[in-house]
Amino acid sequence: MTRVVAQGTFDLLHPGHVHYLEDAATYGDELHAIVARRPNVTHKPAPVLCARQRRDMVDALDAVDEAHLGDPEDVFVPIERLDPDVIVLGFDQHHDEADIAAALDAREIDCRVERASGREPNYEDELLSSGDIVDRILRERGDESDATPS
Ligand SMILES: Cc1cc2nc3c(=O)[nH]c(=O)nc-3n(C[C@H](O)[C@H](O)[C@H](O)COP(=O)(O)O)c2cc1C
Ligand SMILES: Nc1ncnc2c1ncn2[C@@H]1O[C@H](COP(=O)(O)OP(=O)(O)OP(=O)(O)O)[C@@H](O)[C@H]1O
Repeated sequence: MTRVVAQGTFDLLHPGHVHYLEDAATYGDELHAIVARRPNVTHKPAPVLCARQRRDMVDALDAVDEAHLGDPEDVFVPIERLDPDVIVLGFDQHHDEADIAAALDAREIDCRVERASGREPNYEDELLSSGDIVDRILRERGDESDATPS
């Protein structure tokens, strides 16, 4: 059995997330997804949904065998527990493959690091970004909070 790990914030699921997880699943027999905790999402606005809801939605996807809440402090704790054969990074994730490989070596975890493919929109207006979905909501519904119901 080849065990694969994917990870991300997975806020407001969209087809880009599904593509990433389906692609990651092709690297082995069993896919585990780790869902980032809010304090560790520092490179973009904090997620809208709580970690447990994000985990439950990822867990419901066919490609995923099991989704896990990430560790709030040490991101290698779930990796040590899961002991994967492959970590598949998202196509645009800021993590450096060599840095992760070095951290795995230091902990004596025998695991290779790969990078998933990206995916373009299949049709005009398909949103493949949680940030874009939030922007759309704010643009199209943002005024409604000002409207006082009569
Ligand atoms: C191998 C690996 C394991 C990770 N494990 C965790 C974790 O246990 N807890 C966590 O909060 N973040 C973890 N992260 C970090 C986040 O998933 C990631 O940095 C990020 O915030 C999600 O970025 P994205 O949604 O923009 O792809 C891990 C990252 C990597 C590369
Ligand atoms: N269009 C896409 N094609 C392939 N993978 C994607 C796509 N969009 C997101 N992903 C992958 O899904 C994983 C989790 O994505 P993340 O939670 O950062 O969502 P996001 O929508 O890219 O976020 P944001 O728009 O807020 O930056 C990342 O590894 C990312 O590479």
